[in-house]
Order: sequence, then structure tokens, then C-alpha cells
Amino acid sequence: MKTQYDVIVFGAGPAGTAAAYGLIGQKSVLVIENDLFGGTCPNRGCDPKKMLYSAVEAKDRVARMQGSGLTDVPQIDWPQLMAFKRAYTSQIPSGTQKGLTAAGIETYHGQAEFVDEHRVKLADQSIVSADHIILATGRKPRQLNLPGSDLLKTSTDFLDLSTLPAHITFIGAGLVTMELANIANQAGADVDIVHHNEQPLKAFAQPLVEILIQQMIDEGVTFHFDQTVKAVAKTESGYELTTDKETLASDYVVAAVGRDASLEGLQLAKAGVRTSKKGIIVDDHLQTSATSIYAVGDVLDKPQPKLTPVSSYEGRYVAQLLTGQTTQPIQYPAIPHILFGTTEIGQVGVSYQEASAHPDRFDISSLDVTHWYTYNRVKDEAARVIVIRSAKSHQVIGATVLSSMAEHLLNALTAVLDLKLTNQQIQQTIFAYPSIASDLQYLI
Ligand SMILES: Cc1cc2nc3c(=O)[nH]c(=O)nc-3n(C[C@H](O)[C@H](O)[C@H](O)COP(=O)(O)OP(=O)(O)OC[C@H]3O[C@@H](n4cnc5c(N)ncnc54)[C@H](O)[C@@H]3O)c2cc1C
Ligand SMILES: NC(=O)c1ccc[n+]([C@@H]2O[C@H](COP(=O)([O-])OP(=O)(O)OC[C@H]3O[C@@H](n4cnc5c(N)ncnc54)[C@H](O)[C@@H]3O)[C@@H](O)[C@H]2O)c1
Repeated sequence: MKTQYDVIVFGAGPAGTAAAYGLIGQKSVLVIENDLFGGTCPNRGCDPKKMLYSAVEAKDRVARMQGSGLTDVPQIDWPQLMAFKRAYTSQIPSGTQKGLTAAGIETYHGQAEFVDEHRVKLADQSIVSADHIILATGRKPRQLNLPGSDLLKTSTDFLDLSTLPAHITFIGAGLVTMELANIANQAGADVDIVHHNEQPLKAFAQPLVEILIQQMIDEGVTFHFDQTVKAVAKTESGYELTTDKETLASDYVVAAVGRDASLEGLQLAKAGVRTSKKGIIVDDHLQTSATSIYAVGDVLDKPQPKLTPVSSYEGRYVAQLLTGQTTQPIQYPAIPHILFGTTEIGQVGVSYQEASAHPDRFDISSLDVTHWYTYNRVKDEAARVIVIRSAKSHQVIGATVLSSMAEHLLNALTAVLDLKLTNQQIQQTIFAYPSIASDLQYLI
């Protein structure tokens, strides 16, 4: 290992690796990772979750077609499904590290801390320095502070469960819970969700969230709204969760109440990097309070949603800054945000909340699309689309989609928004028919 680099990157998740790959050929780079190379998304986030959804979605498609050409709903074999997932995740850390090395990026596995703005001390006490440092250390599950909190499991534990507990309780009805609870329920567990207010998933259009929740209730999930968890205790047969309103028995309790920036052990104060409770503070160039140090990805205190493509976008942007390809402030394209499930809800562009608050500027069309060919064909009884148009230009500038295939329409709409496609351009495009993209012509 060298002792001097052009750039040191802390964290080998989507943000850190995107930054490192963007620097190859122009800068000498060291990537420091203290846990799993690849980070949250491929090891314990998006990708393993969607591996589990492969079986859940297949089962759901068959269940919807009962009486319409299919008989018997298959059961999910959890150990087999977990083996399928592990066959993927077990390759990620070594594959990521090898990929970085093959690209000429040096890697270090272990804990490191700042000595000052340019110098970093490794676990063996040796010092490495760099002209610039990029912080991409991500987030980790927030811990609840209550009696028995050490008994609580996290999304990471759930995504690597060898056997599926018969009864699982989730605390917090956010993105993580809603996605994992649906997997657990479809795989055969009894599922309870405890949420501390009446209105989960506030970022999404509430009329469609209500339909999503009703779908989950119809599928057997039990919600306990407006309840505060007070304590968790071990019992002979499992766990007992006490809230301010009731006591729930369970075999496994997952807390998914948000994620906090991973900052511990870095000694950021020694480098002059300012942080808040929400993460690392940066300016519009993703520069921290220490001018040679940048930060990217989930670790940021920034309003953009904490998502993989946002993290890698920021990583690529800082690489472009450091290689002189841009001097401009970061500008984000439209960011689609989706909750995966057997029924998915996703949104892009101007939100329903914003449009509802400004009826003079936005037109809202709420469409029940269950009778549309696309949704009728797969017997999707929840399908809805909310389209937001500019009151002035009538162009589509936002949408929320609820359906078993929302991700596809959402991506098509994201392209419409990003490329600023006019209604006329969409009408003049020949899409494969019948498909979700061809539905765009009915939506604009
Ligand atoms: C259950 C779950 C499901 C998700 N599903 C989706 C999804 O479907 N779609 C989506 O877009 N996003 C999803 N996300 C979010 C997505 O995983 C994150 O937005 C993304 O991983 C952020 O990338 P990052 O590189 O900023 O951080 P991370 O991926 O968290 O990577 C940070 C890396 O830094 C390392 N690190 C931490 N501290 C140090 C240190 N001191 N020194 C060295 N290394 C350190 C960590 O070990 C980690 O490898 C999901 C998250 C979870 C938890
Ligand atoms: N499909 C995706 O893109 C996807 C999926 C999963 C996670 N993620 C990312 O991970 C982040 C974290 O997800 P998350 O679900 O952990 O956080 P979240 O912020 O989405 O949801 C946590 C929920 O828990 C509630 N809560 C907080 N404290 C509570 C308490 N004491 N008792 C009960 N409820 C409580 C909050 O009100 C909130 O609704 C997401 O914001 C997103 O950035 C993305």
C-alpha cells in the first residue's frame, strides 16, 4: 500500500464505488471499507429484498389467476428461497473488492479514522494521506431506546433469516417494514405492524396509501396504528411487546424506525467536518465544511430520498468535480421513489401533496385504471394512477402509481419528465403494444 493518494474514499457502497470508478485513470484512489464491500444495497438492502420478491411476485401472480386458468397457489419454501438469495449476496463483497482492484483502485478492509483534514490512521496505526477525501459511509438501522431494545432485530437480520418465524412483528410502518412485512406475510408468517401515528408513508399520496394498506389488511397483515412501543421482553415461547395500548406476543420483532448516518469512529471533528443529527452537512457541490473533503450518498444531511441511484449519482458527480469535468453545483434529475410489493406505490416529480396545496398551479387527475387492459389482464384490483399536470402548459410534471407493476409505468413517466417529452412527442412514439409504455398515450 502507498502512503499518499490523490483521493481516499470511506465506504464501498453504491456512493463510494461510483466515486472511485469515476476517478480511475486520472487519480490514484484508496477505498476503505470497514464491513461488507458493496454496501447496504446489494448485501442487505434493495437486491436481497428483490431476490425474495422473485418468489413472492410469482406466487402473487398465480394467486390472482385462480379461477381464470390457474389452480392451486404455490407455497413459498423459505429455506430454498433464502439459499437462492444467499447464492447472490455471498458473492457481493469479494466480487466488489475484486472489481475495484481490477480497475486499479486500491482497497483496505478495516477501521480507519481521521488524524486531520488530509491524514487518516489505519487499524495498524499507519498513516495514509490524500489531497481529497470522499465520505460515503451510508446509514444503519436506528436503535430504539426502550427496555429490551437489545432483543429487537433489524432489516439485515430479517433478510438473512434461515427459517421463517411463525409470527413476526414490525415496529414502524416505513418503507423497510412495508416491503419486508409483505414478504413475510406472503411467505406464510402472521404479521403485525405497530406504528406510532395514524399516517404512515407520508411522502406518498395518502388516498393511494390507504388503498395499499387495505390490500395488506385483506392479505392478512394486522396494523396497530397510533401506538407507542414501551418495552420488549423475552418470554418462554418468544417475545412480548408492550405498547401504550396493548400487549402483543410474537416470535420475532423487527424495528425499522429509520436509519442514522454511519459516523462513529471516524473522528470527523479532527478533520473539521461538520455534521448534524441527520448526517454530514454539505454545500451544493457536496463539499463539507473541510474544503478538501466531500460527502456523498445516504450519509448526507440532504432532502433528496436516500436511494441507491441517488447515491451513485452523487458519487459520479464528485468524481467529475475532482477530475475537472464540471464546476457546476449538483443538479438532480427527477427521482422516482417506489415501495416494492405485490402492490407497489411509486411517485415521481411534483407530489400529490404539493399539487393539492396549489390548485392554481397544478391539475390533478385521479384515475381508477383497474379496467384498463394492462391491469384487467392480470386481475389487478388496486390499480390507480394520479397524474399531476401543469395548469399552464398541461404537460405531465408528476405522478403517483399504485399497482402490482407500478415500477414500469413509473420508469416510463420518469423518462417523460426528465426528457421533458411533450404530449405531442409521446403521441408520435410507437410503443410495443399492449404494454405499460403504450399506456402512456392514454395518460398524458
Ligand atoms: C432493507 C433496505 C431496502 C432498500 N431497498 C432499496 C431499494 O429498493 N431501492 C433503492 O434505491 N434503495 C433501497 N435502499 C436504500 C439503499 O440501500 C441505500 O440508499 C444505498 O445503499 C446507499 O448507498 P451508500 O453508498 O450511500 O451507503 P451504503 O450502501 O450504506 O454503503 C456505505 C458503506 O460504508 C461502509 N462504512 C460505514 N462506516 C465506515 C467507516 N467508518 N469506514 C469505512 N467504511 C464504512 C459501510 O459498511 C457500507 O459498506 C434500501 C435500504 C434498505 C436498508
Ligand atoms: N424501495 C426503496 O427504495 C426502499 C426500501 C427500503 C428502504 N429504503 C430506504 O431506507 C430508508 C429507511 O427506511 P425505514 O423504513 O427504516 O425508515 P422510514 O423513515 O421510511 O420509516 C420509518 C417509520 O417508522 C416510524 N417510526 C419512527 N419511530 C417509531 C417508533 N418509535 N415506533 C413506531 N414507529 C416509528 C416513522 O414515523 C416512519 O414512518 C428509507 O427512507 C429509504 O431511504 C428504500
